[in-house]
Amino acid sequence: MGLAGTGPSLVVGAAIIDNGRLLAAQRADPPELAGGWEFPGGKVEPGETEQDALVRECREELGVDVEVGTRIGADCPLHNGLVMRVWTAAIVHGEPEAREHSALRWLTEAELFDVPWLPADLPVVEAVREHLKET
Ligand SMILES: Nc1nc2c([nH]c(=O)n2[C@H]2C[C@H](O)[C@@H](COP(=O)(O)OP(=O)(O)OP(=O)(O)O)O2)c(=O)[nH]1
Repeated sequence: MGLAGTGPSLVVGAAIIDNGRLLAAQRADPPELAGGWEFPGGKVEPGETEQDALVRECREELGVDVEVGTRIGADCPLHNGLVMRVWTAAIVHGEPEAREHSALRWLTEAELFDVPWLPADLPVVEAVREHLKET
């Protein structure tokens, strides 16, 4: 939770897009979220910008360097007082590997809803679909 007056804590997610496909990652934990698919990312730490947090999380979770693009979709209120904000991102170095997730998948526009996304993510995945159609 954020400190009083600073608003809800922010979770940032990376919509990593490459060659018309979106990278989806399957959560390994906690048990109530395990198996659900998400955008790689995590909580913004004190002193970090959202972009810093995305670059750090993509290194930690996937072992890749990303360049952060633009905001995509609306902020998503999460169950636990957190708010999630997703940004587009492009890999500038490395091949993603599942260091903290159970699995990774590159989804084409037609495959975007083939995985069980965490429920809060669905409106953002829809926004990614619109974005992929335009590219
Ligand atoms: N990273 C990420 N988290 C999501 C998504 N959708 C969604 O509901 N969440 C929730 C799951 C968690 O409750 C929270 C993010 O927590 P996290 O565990 O990824 O964050 P973190 O890496 O900073 O973890 P920690 O240090 O607190 O353990 O947001 C999503 O697409 N990506």
